[in-house]
Amino acid sequence: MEPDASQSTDPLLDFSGVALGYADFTVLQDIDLRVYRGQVVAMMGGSGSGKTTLLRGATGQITAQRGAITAFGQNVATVSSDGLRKLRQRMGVLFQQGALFTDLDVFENVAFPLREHTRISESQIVECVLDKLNAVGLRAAAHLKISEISGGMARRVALARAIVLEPELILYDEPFAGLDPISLGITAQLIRGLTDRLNCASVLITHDVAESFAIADQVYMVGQGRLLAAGKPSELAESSDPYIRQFLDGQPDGPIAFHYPETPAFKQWLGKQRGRP
Ligand SMILES: Nc1ncnc2c1ncn2[C@@H]1O[C@H](COP(=O)(O)OP(=O)(O)OP(=O)(O)O)[C@@H](O)[C@H]1O
Repeated sequence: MEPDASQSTDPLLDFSGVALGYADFTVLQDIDLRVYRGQVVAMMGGSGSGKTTLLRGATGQITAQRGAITAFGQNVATVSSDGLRKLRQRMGVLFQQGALFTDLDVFENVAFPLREHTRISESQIVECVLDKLNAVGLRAAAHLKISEISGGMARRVALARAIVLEPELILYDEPFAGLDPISLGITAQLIRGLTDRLNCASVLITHDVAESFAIADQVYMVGQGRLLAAGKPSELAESSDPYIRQFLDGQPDGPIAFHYPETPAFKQWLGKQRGRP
């Protein structure tokens, strides 16, 4: 899709001047980002940089400490609980451990959200589930038990389940983690293909530079408590910023600290452990 055409409409997800964190701890501040229909957007950053925290902000699991997060034009912090439930129905979230129900077969796992949230007929359920299983290449695995499928297949079943209600926005938490190089490429192309086919938007939280740069329209990079870079993959690839270079080139030495920073809470804990007040 042409990036300019996608941006002529309102964003599906919008963070404006957002700070996010837990209690009085701020993980990220001054976050401005926008996700449009038809786009694949990659949120990248080192371990502990706040990527999952961003995702929790988008789903309204945590509220912004400052600024505003809107999904489908509605502020997730002020919408009613019923409104938030409806917003979440328009989002598909694929968690890293896309926990499947082990007592149900592949078909029933994917059918589950349809049975929970719609009143469509049994024959429509069959067609809809087979269509989504087909999209992830597992139509002929519909009858298998969860114990009979591989880890990579289980992820694809979880993906089929996440898209069965045809969400407008799909949020993926580390979709490439632990995959072999072939599955990695297949998963990346699957995400791109589903985004185009469903004309939805996909947001990926990922460390994987090569795969996400290959399919993303827009990349946001977080670190040091803020947004470090935003742009097309080709723009970021040309950056000479030392943080971005260290991340993209996978260098062990550079501005990204390996050690989690010492906080007052840690020092207090350590003092207690060592028998000091
Ligand atoms: N529920 C929580 N309560 C308090 N602090 C939290 C909570 N969840 C995460 N954090 C802190 O927020 C910071 C960002 O964590 P987050 O999980 O968003 O990072 P991430 O970029 O997704 O990391 P990774 O790539 O390692 O999964 C970390 O310092 C973490 O300790």
